[in-house]
Amino acid sequence: MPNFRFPRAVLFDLDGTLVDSAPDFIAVINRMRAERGLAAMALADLRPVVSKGARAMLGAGFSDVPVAEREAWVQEFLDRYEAELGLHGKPFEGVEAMLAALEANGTTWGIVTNKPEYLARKLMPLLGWETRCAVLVGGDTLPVRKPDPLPLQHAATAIGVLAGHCAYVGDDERDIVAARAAGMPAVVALWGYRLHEDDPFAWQGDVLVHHPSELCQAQAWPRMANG
Ligand SMILES: O=C(O)COP(=O)(O)O
Ligand SMILES: [Mg+2]
Repeated sequence: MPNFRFPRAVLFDLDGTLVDSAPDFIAVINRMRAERGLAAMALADLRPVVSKGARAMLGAGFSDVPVAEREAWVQEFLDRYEAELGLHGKPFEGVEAMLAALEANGTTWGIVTNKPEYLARKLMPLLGWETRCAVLVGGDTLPVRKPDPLPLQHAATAIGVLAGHCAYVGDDERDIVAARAAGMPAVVALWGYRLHEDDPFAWQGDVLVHHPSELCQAQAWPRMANG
């Protein structure tokens, strides 16, 4: 009878894994579209690229605008998102119960996102997570971001856990690439955002989960290195 245990620590991606932030982002894109005389875009058309960051979202929202011109809109997009932060987007259904299960089992948890750190930090008190999240690494905390493994390794070091004792949960291929390169067991969050052509079964994650509630069970987590 295998002895299932919760990991000692878990790091999470933010957008598309813990938080359904697409409703905040569609509000921003559609305000920018309206100001430029364009009709509203459907949430379903933005959702697949939300985990790919601001530039990808601007690309989806303004595909006819040259990349160089869109680049000048990145800060405006982030400023407007900051104003919209958490107004529409919420944790995915089941996330709060999953975090509570981790905490009840003594698992430390934190966040490694590619979102700028100041925006991710601002979201924490809005979600009531500011004292519960043990470490937060953003896309600009270090000189490199996911899929580079360094942000994940940096977060594990900050909470005093070896990479092999820490799982990483993410919804995008670069999350799984980063976890594998960091030596962390990788969990694919299938409830998140991805392109229609993406095949998460080909990402070589250790475990694929359809709903956060599955992660309330110790046996759903990858088998961890001893420790
Ligand atoms: O804002 C981004 O670049 C995506 O954020 P994520 O890494 O939390 O999915
Ligand atoms: Mg994501």
